[in-house]
This record gives sequence, C-alpha cells and structure tokens, in this order.
Amino acid sequence: MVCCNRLFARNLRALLPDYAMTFYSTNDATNVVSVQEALFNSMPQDRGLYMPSAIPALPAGYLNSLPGKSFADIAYDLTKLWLTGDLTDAQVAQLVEQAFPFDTPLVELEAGRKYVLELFHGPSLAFKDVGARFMAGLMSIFSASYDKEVHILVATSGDTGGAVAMGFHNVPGVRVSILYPKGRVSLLQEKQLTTLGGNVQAFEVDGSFDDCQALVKTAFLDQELNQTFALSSANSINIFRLIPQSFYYFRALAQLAPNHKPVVFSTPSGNFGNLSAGVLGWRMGLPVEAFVAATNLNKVVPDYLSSGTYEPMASLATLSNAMDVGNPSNFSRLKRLLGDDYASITDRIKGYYFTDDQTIDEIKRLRDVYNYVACPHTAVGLLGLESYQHFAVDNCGIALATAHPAKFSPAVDEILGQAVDVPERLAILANRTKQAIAIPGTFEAFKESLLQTA
Ligand SMILES: N[C@@H](CCOP(=O)(O)O)C(=O)O
Repeated sequence: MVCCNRLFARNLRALLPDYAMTFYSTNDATNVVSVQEALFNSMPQDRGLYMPSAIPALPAGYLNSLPGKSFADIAYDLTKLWLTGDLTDAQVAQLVEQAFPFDTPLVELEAGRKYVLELFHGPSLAFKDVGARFMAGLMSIFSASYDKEVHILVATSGDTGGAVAMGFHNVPGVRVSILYPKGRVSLLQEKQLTTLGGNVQAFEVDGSFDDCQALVKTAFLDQELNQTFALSSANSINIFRLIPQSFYYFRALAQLAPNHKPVVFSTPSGNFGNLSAGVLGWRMGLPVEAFVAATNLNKVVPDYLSSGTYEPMASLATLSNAMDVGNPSNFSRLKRLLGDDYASITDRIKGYYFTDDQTIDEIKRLRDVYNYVACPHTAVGLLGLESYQHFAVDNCGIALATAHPAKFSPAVDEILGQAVDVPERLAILANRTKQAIAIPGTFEAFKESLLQTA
C-alpha cells in the first residue's frame, strides 16, 4: 500500500476529491501525497519535509467564537478543517476524545501582560503528548489499510521519547524504537523511555541527539530497512505531529480576556517543531504580533535571525537538555511557512538564547517573584519573553511551559533548595529497571541492531 501510494503520488491531485488535503515535499513541489502517505511515510525519499498543499483558513467569525472553548472543542474544529475529506465527523470526535483527555491551562503571572501556557498535563508531562497522541489515534483509524506492522523510529533529546512511548504503548500493529543520547537526558525522562517494555524498545546511543536524528533519517532512506519494516516517524519530521501542536496556541487565546493586547508567544525551541506549529496557526488566521524563538546555547536559529547565515553546529549539552539540537529539523519548514524570505522571517520571529547560569537565575526568580516553579525549558521561554518585552511593552506575552519541572528532578530541586512535587505517574517510574540496547552512534551498528529485532 505504501509503495503503491508512492507510484501514484505525482498524479494524486487528479485522483483525490477536491476537498481532500494533500502534502508536497519541500525538495520537490511535484511530489504530492495523500494524508495517509504523509502520516505513515513521514519523510519524502527526496529528503525534504512534507508541507500542506494548502493551509486551511479559519471560517469567518471563528476567532469571536474562541473565548471559553475547551482544548477538545478547538481540536475538533481544527481537525475538521484539516481532515474533512479523510475522516467522518464521528471519527474526528472519537480521535479528539481519545487523544486529549487533558487541558492546556493558561496561568497568569502578571495581569494582562505575562502568562504561561502549561502544556504538561498529559500522560508524559510534556507538550509532546499532544502530537504523539493525535498521531497514534490517526494511525489507528487508518491502520486497516496497512497489512504490515508499522515500525516507528523516533529520536529524542528527552521529551519526545516519553510521549511517543506512552502514546503508542500497546497500540496494535505498531512497534516503536526510540533512540536517545547516552547521559544527555534526565533520569526520569530516561525511565519514561526505557521501562515500558512490550512494543517499545529503547536504543541508548553513544552520541548526541543530532547523531540519533541522523541515524533515524538515514534509516528512512535505507532500502533494506524499508523492505523489512514499514518505517514511520513520530518526530516533528512528521507533519501530523505538528498540526495538532498548533491547537494549543488557539486554546491560549480562548483563555484570555476579550480585550487583551496583541499577543506574543515565546516558544522554547530545539527542533523548532513547536514554533513551526505556532506559525502554522498564524497562517490559518490566529492573530499574533510576534513569535519569540527562545533557545539555550544551541543557538543556530537566533544566530541566523541576527546574521542571515544558517550554520548547523555540533550540539552542546545544557541544563535544558530537550533543546540540545544543533541542526533543527524544522528550520526549512519554518522558513517555508514564512515565505522563505529573510525580511519576512525576521519581521515575525525574534530570537534570543540564554546560558545555563541565566536559566538557573530565572528558575529562582520565577519562584521568588511569582511563586511559580518552572522547568529549565520553560524558564528559557520566559527569559525570551522578558527580552522581547524589554523593548516592546504594549503586548500580552505568553510563554509556553513545555514540561513539568519534576521531570528535571533532582536538578530543579537543587537549584531551588526544595523538593518539587512529583506527580504519582512520574514517581512510580523511579524504581523501575531501565532496559535499553546500547549502541555506538554509527548507522551500521544501528541497522544491524534493528534488523536483529525483525
Ligand atoms: N526536543 C525533542 C527533540 C526531538 O524533537 P521533535 O519535536 O522532532 O520530536 C525531544 O524532547 O526529544
């Protein structure tokens, strides 16, 4: 089925009804695929990324109807906009109900001016639950068309792995292989990746996140692996990880008072999927004054924004480990969403980066000033927002809180000199035994190891 779809890709527009969504590759605009192929194949063979052929516009009056809508209401409305030609209304309702039994609450730090959008109330306590659970639900709906077990490969610098492991654990017809960099994820993040068992296998890679991501991308292009497995990705390479992540930007606006000032989002960024999702929402019609790309010392995008030159780097290990990415996957997607033009990109996106010392000071300051306990990534997001608001005062700033601070225990406890409350679902992992296959960071080793699991 997957291969057949590929054969027909170029004629797809003619084969599908007008209202069905299609996707093209950033490396070849004539390479057009259906929803199902973009979902299951994840990455075009030409090494590009899938982009929607058309971005659906919000219906007239939709923004006025936002106040008070729940996350699930918004997810239902927007999923219908994207997938009307592919899913029935009943399927959309079922997908949303199963994927999102949690909210993304907006917490006020300063009235009308500074907020945190908490994205960590799902099972793995990180924003990645939104995309991972949506993808898992969508794959289940379409799985009847696939006669092979789907094998999801995912690279993680900390949070994606846990969300994907939990989102796909025990999903029939799916198996998951997670690659993570040895010694570069927090203790509890590692437990989330390595203790579920069943259809979830962890690979502990002697290398960086970028090495893990490169291994996964190489695997998608390898003939033998593609003949052996029906490979798919649950990283933000997959456009169906990104689309649902745009929903919570709308949910943020639904929670603001109607007379709010123009909105600025500050997004802690590693692979730049989260920021791309926000920009996708803006392209659909979400009113946003600017986006802040907030990073740690892995600052290739802030550097690009100030110099116009994009230079991938070897990633550096930092306290905000999930953002330790030296060559963000979504950079080309982000550019494409903004017209591929430096002036329009810098007009909409402002970039700031911060050291671990600044992050530590911010974690302490947030607790002392606002009685708010933030994870290191959220602290970087708030630092970005403060830098933006230092010069632009007349706006309403929302920083995305990407993960629960307890995921970074004991680091956050040591910074604050107090123990952070650990939710039960995380606490129970502490005593579970890690199970991971240790491999060097070479493709040959990974491939051999993967084939042994066939
Ligand atoms: N920050 C991520 C790295 C992978 O990014 P993704 O958005 O492409 O899944 C992580 O926490 O693993």
